[in-house]
Amino acid sequence: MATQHTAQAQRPVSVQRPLRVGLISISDRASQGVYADEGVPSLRTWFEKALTSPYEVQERLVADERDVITSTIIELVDILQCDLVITTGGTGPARRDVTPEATLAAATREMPGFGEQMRQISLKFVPTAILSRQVGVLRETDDHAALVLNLPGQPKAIAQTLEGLKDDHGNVVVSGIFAAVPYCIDLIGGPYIETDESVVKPFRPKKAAKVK
Ligand SMILES: Nc1ncnc2c1ncn2[C@@H]1O[C@H](COP(=O)(O)OP(=O)(O)OP(=O)(O)O)[C@@H](O)[C@H]1O
Ligand SMILES: Nc1nc2c(c(=O)[nH]1)N[C@H]1C(S)=C(S)[C@@H](COP(=O)(O)O)O[C@H]1N2
Repeated sequence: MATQHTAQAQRPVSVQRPLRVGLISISDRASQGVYADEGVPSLRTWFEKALTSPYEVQERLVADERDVITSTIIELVDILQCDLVITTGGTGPARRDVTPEATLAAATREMPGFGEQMRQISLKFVPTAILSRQVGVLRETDDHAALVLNLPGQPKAIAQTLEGLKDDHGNVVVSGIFAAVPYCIDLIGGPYIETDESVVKPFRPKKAAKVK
């Protein structure tokens, strides 16, 4: 039988289930109860605002301990089968900031564009943006893959880096990294993500977008 070469046929085949998201707040003081964690709540609020397709969330709060961070990422990806894991905190130059190293220890491949773009976005907000060593990676097992992204610890950096910056007329000044996340998840075999485009508009090549 002849293969049908339609635009639809070229779209990566998405699994039909909710996206599984892992949120990890990495903070010595929040994990010890010195202050209330704002990392996971800020991430959760952002996802509630941005995603219109179904998703499930796993949340963790851990100290800045390299082995604990690595094993938490591995648990979320290998056991709980998260498609996307986002960390917040521990990306700076202080001795106890070890999130990038811990993330690389769980990685199978690096996605350098995410760290580069986040620092570009953050430079629009703070001159200290370049102090963040944040990375983006893939963790791939035999039958599953996840995108893992580090965000800075300042709770307001979460919306800034995911969403980017718009001017007073709503025009995009700098694209948030989340614009590239849905297509990345398509390509690694996860579910098709849809968003509220007034928050962040995903970019997919035409052949990869679902016809609405
Ligand atoms: N989970 C959090 N909840 C609330 N505020 C946070 C959190 N993580 C970081 N912050 C704030 O952002 C700042 C920079 O974050 P960073 O990850 O460098 O934390 P830190 O100074 O190493 O301290 P800690 O690990 O104890 O949070 C912190 O000093 C704190 O004001
Ligand atoms: N968008 C954004 N990026 C930011 C910041 C911020 O406030 N907003 N803080 C910077 C600072 S001061 C530091 S030290 C680094 C690392 O922060 P972290 O250790 O909290 O991850 O992120 C940088 N990136």
